This record gives sequence, structure tokens and C-alpha cells, in this order.
Amino acid sequence: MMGACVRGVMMNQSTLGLAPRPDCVTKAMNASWRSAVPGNSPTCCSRVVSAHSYRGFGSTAEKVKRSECTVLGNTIYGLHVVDHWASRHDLQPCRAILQDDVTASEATAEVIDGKKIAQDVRREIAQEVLKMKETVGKVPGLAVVLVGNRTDSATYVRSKKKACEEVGIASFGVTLPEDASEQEVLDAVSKFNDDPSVHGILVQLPLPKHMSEEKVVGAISVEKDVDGFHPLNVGRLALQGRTPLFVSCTPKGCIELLLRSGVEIAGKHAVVIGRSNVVGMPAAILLQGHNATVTTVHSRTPHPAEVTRSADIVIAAVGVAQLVRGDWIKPGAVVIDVGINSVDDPSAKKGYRLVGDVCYAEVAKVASKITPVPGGVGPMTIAMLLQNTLESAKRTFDL
Ligand SMILES: Nc1nc2c(c(=O)[nH]1)N[C@@H](CN(C=O)c1ccc(C(=O)N[C@@H](CCC(=O)O)C(=O)O)cc1)CN2
Repeated sequence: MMGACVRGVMMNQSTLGLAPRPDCVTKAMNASWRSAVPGNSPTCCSRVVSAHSYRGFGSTAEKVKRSECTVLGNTIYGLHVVDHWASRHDLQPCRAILQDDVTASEATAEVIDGKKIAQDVRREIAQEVLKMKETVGKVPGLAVVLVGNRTDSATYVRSKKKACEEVGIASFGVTLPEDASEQEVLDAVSKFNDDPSVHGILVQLPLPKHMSEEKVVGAISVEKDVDGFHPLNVGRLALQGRTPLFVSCTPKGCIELLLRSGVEIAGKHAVVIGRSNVVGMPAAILLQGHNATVTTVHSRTPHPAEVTRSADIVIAAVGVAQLVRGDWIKPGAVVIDVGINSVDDPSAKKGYRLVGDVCYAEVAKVASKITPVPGGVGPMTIAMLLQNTLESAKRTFDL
């Protein structure tokens, strides 16, 4: 049984990255969420236990008064998004976060097992890498640039390296200190741009505040941009009749989960909740490319529950814990949950647990298929990165 509740939490750095848990209270947000729950116990505080935008991106930390929070690494990501949603008094926080009377055992939805699907993808990649080694005598190479001391970023980079090893992709890495100059990062990128054994380059995000993500990402050769964040790749994705060299890993992973779970996308109404450059926007474009009719729901959308309820497919990528309730979902809809949010849970070993943007306990009783958090979209992000790196090498070797 949970002893405390948390509202409107963005994705975390600490929970994913084993950093010390931040103990951050956003007073305005608490007040608005608390007032949105009639009869909510005053002891049910709304501590923001962690904060960063879903999948760890965001660059508007400046918008959050640092005095409002205690330690949270370098920055607080995406709280502006939370603030917008938090001010929506028409939305009800998920009660399943407060009480355990809504149990997952009543769930009828089929679980889309992202961990297993990611393993399948990795197995396929390993076979292709082996074949490449046999035919051209070379393997794909992935270079990762890590800047700063963020524990979560270091954990992701380690996972990427390990994943490369497992499938036979060569990995290269540069780690620069927090106070490295932007030029040093650009130099590291440039070195990998010129290295023929490197087919994919990524700079782990977020970068320290004194650097321009736009400049650094834009410096990666578009042919090696396996994260798919380069403006040319994003632009090509958005333009009809143009094909990006790479599609960013998380939205690509969402589509792969749908396809591999036998979900028909064409002709369906898809609602994407969230409009970020890294997930919401590309996910919407990809769904449209698969001939879905797509609606984007965001913090300023009137009646988001009603709009979402008309969807056959829902991708929730908003970074607000359990925002999407059971009554937002049409019976039989397929739900992909991109969010990773940390909430207080004294019964858990670590004192917190991860939840998505979807109230799983409620939605799993209405949807036909649903991704869990953790173990849904997350593992696909790295699998898609490996796939992009393999594609890049195949392009290089004309395979
Ligand atoms: N250059 C990039 N930076 C960042 C990216 C990215 O794609 N490219 N994404 C995120 C971090 N990330 C990969 O880098 C990432 C995040 C989460 C997961 C994941 O598998 N999560 C698990 C939960 C893990 C846990 O239990 O703590 C899950 O959802 O099941 C993988 C990769 C930010 N930066």
C-alpha cells in the first residue's frame, strides 16, 4: 500500500540512473493537483520525487526556480510541461496511485512485452552483424559522447555499450567532464565523423547547460546520426516523399511494438499525447506515415480525455505520472506508454517505483493491449539504436 502520493511527476533522472533521489516540491503544482481531488486527504502530499521530461530530454530547466527544489543533479527537465497539465483543474489525478484497491489482476489487456520484443530485435541484429562480418569482414561501429557526471546518463551509456557488445557492434566512447567546453564536444564529434569505422554517433542528452544541444547535435554527420535528432533527419521525416536516414529511437520503438504485436495501424485513429520534438511529434508523423489518422493532444487541448477516448491507438508521451485514466480510453484501444515517472512508494525497496503516463491499473481493464512501465517502450529505445547503427553500416557497405 502506498503511503504517499505524487502528482504530475516528470520522468526522472534519479530512478533510472541510480542517482540520489531528489526531494523536490513544486508548491504551485501540488496545490492545483490536490484541489483537483475532492476529499483528498491533506496527508496525501504531492511531493515531486523526481523530475525530468520523458525519456530524459528537455532544455527548459531555467523556467523552474531552483530554490523550489533540492538536489536534482544539474537540471530539472520539463517541469514547464507538468505545470501546464497541473493547472488543468478539469483533470483528475489517478486514484490508483493512492490506493491499491484497483489491482492489476483485474486487467484484461494483453501486455505488450517490450523487453521480450527488444530481445527479439537484438537477436536479429546479432545475426545480421555476424553475416556482415563474414561477407565484408567488418562490423558496425557506434560512438557515444558522454559529457558530465549525471548518473542516469552514465547508466544509459553503459547499457548502450553492453548492448553493442552483445550483438557484435563495436563501440567507441569519449567521456568529457562537466566543465568541458562546447568546442571539446564538437571536436570529439568531428573526430568520429571522420572515422570510417564509426557508422553511428550519438551525444548522450541532456548536455550541461552551458552547451547548445542544437549546435552539438547539428554537428553530427547526418549519415551517422543514429539518434535521428539531426534537423535534416527530422525535416526529412516530416516531408512527404522524403525519407530520413534515421528515425529517432523511442518513437521508432513505439511503432515497432505496435507492428510486432500485430496491431493494424492503417485506417485507425491514433492519438498522441504530447508534442515534444523527440517523441510526440515524430511519433505522430510516423503513425501518419502508416496511414493512421492522427490527433495530437497536448496541455492546451480542450477535453483531452474525450479526444483520447475516440482513439484506437494511444501513444502517451507527456511526462506526467498516470495522467491517462481508464475513462480516457475506448474499450479495446491499444495503449503505448512512453512515460517514466518516479513516485513515492515506501513499500518498495528503493522507496519509490516507476510508473508511466498511463494509470496502468485502470487502463489495463479497458484497453486490448498495453505496454507496461518499466519493460515497455524503454528497452526498445536501445534496440532501435542498434538497428539504426546496423542500417548505417549496411548503407556504407552497400548491403
Ligand atoms: N542521445 C540520447 N540521449 C537520451 C536518449 C536517447 O535516445 N538518445 N534517451 C533517454 C535515455 N535513454 C537512452 O539514452 C533511455 C531511457 C530509458 C531506457 C529504459 O530502458 N528504461 C527502462 C527503465 C529502466 C529502469 O528500470 O530504471 C524501461 O522503461 O523499462 C533506455 C534508454 C535520454 N537521453
